Amino acid sequence: MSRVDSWLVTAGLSKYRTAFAGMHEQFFLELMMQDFVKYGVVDQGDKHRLYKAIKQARAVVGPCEDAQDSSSFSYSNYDLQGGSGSDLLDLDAHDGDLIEGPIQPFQVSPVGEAARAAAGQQQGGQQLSDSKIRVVVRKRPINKKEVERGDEDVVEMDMRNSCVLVNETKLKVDLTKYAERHQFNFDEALDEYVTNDQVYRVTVEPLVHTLFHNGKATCFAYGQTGSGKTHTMSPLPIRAAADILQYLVRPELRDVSLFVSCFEIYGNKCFDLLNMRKKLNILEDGKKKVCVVGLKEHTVNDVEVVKQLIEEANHRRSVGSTAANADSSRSHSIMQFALKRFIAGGAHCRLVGKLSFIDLAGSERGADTFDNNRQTRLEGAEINKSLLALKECIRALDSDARHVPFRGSKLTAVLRDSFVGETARTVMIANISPTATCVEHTLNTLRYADRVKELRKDKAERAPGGVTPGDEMYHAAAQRAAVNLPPPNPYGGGSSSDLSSHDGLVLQRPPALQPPMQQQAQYQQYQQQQRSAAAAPLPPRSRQPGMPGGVAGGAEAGIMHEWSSPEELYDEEAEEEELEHEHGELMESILEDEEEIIALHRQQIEDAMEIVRREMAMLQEVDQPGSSIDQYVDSLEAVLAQKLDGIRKLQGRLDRFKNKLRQEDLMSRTVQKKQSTIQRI
Ligand SMILES: Nc1ncnc2c1ncn2[C@@H]1O[C@H](COP(=O)(O)OP(=O)(O)OP(=O)(O)O)[C@@H](O)[C@H]1O
Repeated sequence: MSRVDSWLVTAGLSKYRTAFAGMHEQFFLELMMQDFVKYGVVDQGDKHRLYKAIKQARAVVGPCEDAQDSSSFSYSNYDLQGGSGSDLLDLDAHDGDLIEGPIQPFQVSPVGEAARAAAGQQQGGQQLSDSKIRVVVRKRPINKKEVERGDEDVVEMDMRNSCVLVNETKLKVDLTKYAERHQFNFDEALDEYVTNDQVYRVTVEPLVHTLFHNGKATCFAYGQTGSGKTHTMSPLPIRAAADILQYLVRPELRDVSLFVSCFEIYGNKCFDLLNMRKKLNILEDGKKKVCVVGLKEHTVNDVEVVKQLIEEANHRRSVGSTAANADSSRSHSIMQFALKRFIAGGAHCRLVGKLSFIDLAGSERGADTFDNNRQTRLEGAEINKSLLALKECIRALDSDARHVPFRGSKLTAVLRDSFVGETARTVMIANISPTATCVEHTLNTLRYADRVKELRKDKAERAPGGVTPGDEMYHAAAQRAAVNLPPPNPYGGGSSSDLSSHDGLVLQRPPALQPPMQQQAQYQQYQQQQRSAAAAPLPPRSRQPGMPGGVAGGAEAGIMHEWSSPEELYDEEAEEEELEHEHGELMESILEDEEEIIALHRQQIEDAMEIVRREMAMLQEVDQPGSSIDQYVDSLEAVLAQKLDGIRKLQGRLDRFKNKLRQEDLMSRTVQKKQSTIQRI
């Protein structure tokens, strides 16, 4: 009996001995899960048994003799589990920190410190308690086009107090304009003059330290399309790699190497951005850990290589976008740094630290759920689902909740490994655009970021830059002040078009910051206005400028509105809300069914292949002299019945799915109609 035979027998997989007959044991040991089907192993239980058998056999046999470079690490490295997940790469199995000293808590940034120093406020590198999450907001500069079309900069970043102020233009009942001011507090508010280097220092630099403490860290950029996510994220891995490689020069770390991988999640599919967009499978192993199967990892010894890999990944992302008739903002891109220590004389390696950089899909895409095109609607629903799941997971983690809903989406499922554990740290960068046109998306981004930090352990403890939790201005929901005039430029420099242009972007830091804004006075003014407004008749439902029936469009075009009663409006809105809710649930079940039906189809093909193999054997048998024709007839009948059964099952599932799609089509059109009726009211 060959060794392959005996491994199969021990694993209770004797029935596959013929399929693997004659296979060289080294080849057997290098098999990947996706190869199993080629050998007729289609049953999920058998797949797991085989996977385990190969793993155990590897432990006994050791590595391949020619394992030298990263590509030939195959089985000790990534083939079966990719960068995420299996127990071969189990961080929790690691025996200790790579460097000495306690894990560094997040620090108040040098950027914020400088601003506070300029304002004569207290300094001192205070720590942000033991929170595992840090929320940083970055505003991108207004660009030349926006300035040319007269779009206003409505976002003020108060770096000293780590707060963001958004001036939303609204209309009063008498159609005069006023600016509603929204204020949000975060760990850092970075204005348009902050460089990528400074962003690195307040976000990823502390995470690099975490990495060397058996840690897992994640940095992700959230925001609307064009708000600067890629601009912010692209340089971060380069800087991080430079720092990591400097650590790795230490003699005690000479058996540790840095591996880089990058993949994209588009809808519910996954593609390797550093391996010709090879489609990757996301599977659960026997321990219910999610694995990105077949993800290629690259060993990195030089920062230049990281630069090239980032370029390649960005290029692959955009190439894929064209092919799929989508754009980069419809996918999530995930770059992972894995620190691995070589053990057993360099024969195997074990994951000892992981740092993930995530450039999320444009947040506004999640709202494309009532689009005319079904594909866009489904993508929108998937993006919406993943962004909500991400927020829920982060909040659950930081509040040490027992249940973290990782299974809520593909994105969170593959990130599970990076988020769990005492040493996990996360930085969220919320990117925002400066202009009035984008104000709605900007507010959505800030609200999302606010929710992420809301349940954080240290929320009640922190008092950034003199704003204390007791202050009326502390919580965003309570922080609205209204003024009649357009807001003053916080830098006192007149309108934004006064600023000079550089490379299409208006970038020139004003000489000095103005004194703190008169928030309290504005808030009192706002309260006064609210009191007067309460006595006034009900205002029309506010619309985006330019929308049909919109206040701005309607008023400017001189259109008279026919006012509906508040009850009528309320009924319409309640009905619309109900429908949207139902539609959301239906979308959810369509997304689940889609995966199920594809899996069923795949299974059906695998079964069909198995049947063909059996039929071939039957034909061979029946051709033998003295074969039993009765046995042949019985077998053929059984085979045909199995084929029919498989087809019927798939057809039935397909019919139910088509019904749901039709229902969804109808429902999204009804919601669209309802929305336009409400707009007309
Ligand atoms: N802080 C900044 N300084 C200078 N330019 C910036 C900054 N942020 C963004 N930009 C520029 O704004 C444009 C849009 O940025 P970017 O492509 O990073 O947006 P995005 O959020 O990644 O968009 P998408 O989701 O569509 O991929 C780019 O030309 C980028 O160079």
